[in-house]
Amino acid sequence: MIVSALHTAVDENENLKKIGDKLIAAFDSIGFCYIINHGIPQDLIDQMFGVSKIFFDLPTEAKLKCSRPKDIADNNGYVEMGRESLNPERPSDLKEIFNFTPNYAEFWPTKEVPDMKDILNKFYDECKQIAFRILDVFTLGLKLEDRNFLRNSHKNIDCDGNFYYCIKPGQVRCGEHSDFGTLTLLFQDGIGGLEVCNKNGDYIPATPVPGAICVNIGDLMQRWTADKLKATKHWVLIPETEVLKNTGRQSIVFFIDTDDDFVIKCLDGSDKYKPFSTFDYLNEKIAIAYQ
Ligand SMILES: O=C(O)CCC(=O)C(=O)O
Ligand SMILES: [Fe+2]
Repeated sequence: MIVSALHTAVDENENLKKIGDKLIAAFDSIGFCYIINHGIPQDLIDQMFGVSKIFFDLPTEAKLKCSRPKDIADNNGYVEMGRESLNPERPSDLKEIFNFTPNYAEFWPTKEVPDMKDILNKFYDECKQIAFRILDVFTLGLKLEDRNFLRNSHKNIDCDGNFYYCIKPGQVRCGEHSDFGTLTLLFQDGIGGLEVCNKNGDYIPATPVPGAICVNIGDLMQRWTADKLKATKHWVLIPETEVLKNTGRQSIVFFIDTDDDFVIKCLDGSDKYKPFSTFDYLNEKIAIAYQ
């Protein structure tokens, strides 16, 4: 489903409500949708893909200088091929990643890619705005009384940029998983390979839509909404055609989570899931992916 996110109606509230209903309809069925008119300049998205490619094309030693620390709770920096496995039952994912959160990421390739930090920070700010707008329409779609409840639980919104550039065929690029947080914003290039599990258990391609952000629900939001919204499983396969198979794929993924100390309790007042802390949940999932 394609949803237009920017306001076009005179009555902003009425318009937000309509968008909210559409988003909730998408997220309580397949758990994924595409958002257009999101307001992030295409030029900035192109610059993100540009610096990402320059970084991943650097020699390995240069990238390793920016490595993610061993501490599981510190999710910033470069992750080399073979270090993460989103489905731990498979061999490791065929991808490299650069994770970052502004003010936390310490290692930047300042000499090799001088404008990377600046572009990532600008992009982060844009993503944060659209993420808050989505949370606002969720508030209406979920009929929550406190209009600021979702915003206030994401005070230090923590979006990790996740970059892939894979060139070796053989394994899957990213094993079957559902995302861990509340919302994910995904920007993918034209190569394709992302597939989403439907209700019958079949994986169907989420074909890239130029200029659109692919948005999906993560585990925290599924538990928070007592399973109303779905954190759908997905994976990234290597395309079958000979040319695309040997072409690297880039994507940029922003994972939006509630604040570390925020306790997730079912919004409908049920006890479908016992209250749990965001920090504990995320660390447990990350530890499994990096074991
Ligand atoms: O690269 C993609 O298309 C999806 C990546 C993904 O699912 C993830 O990093 O959680
Ligand atoms: Fe994912």
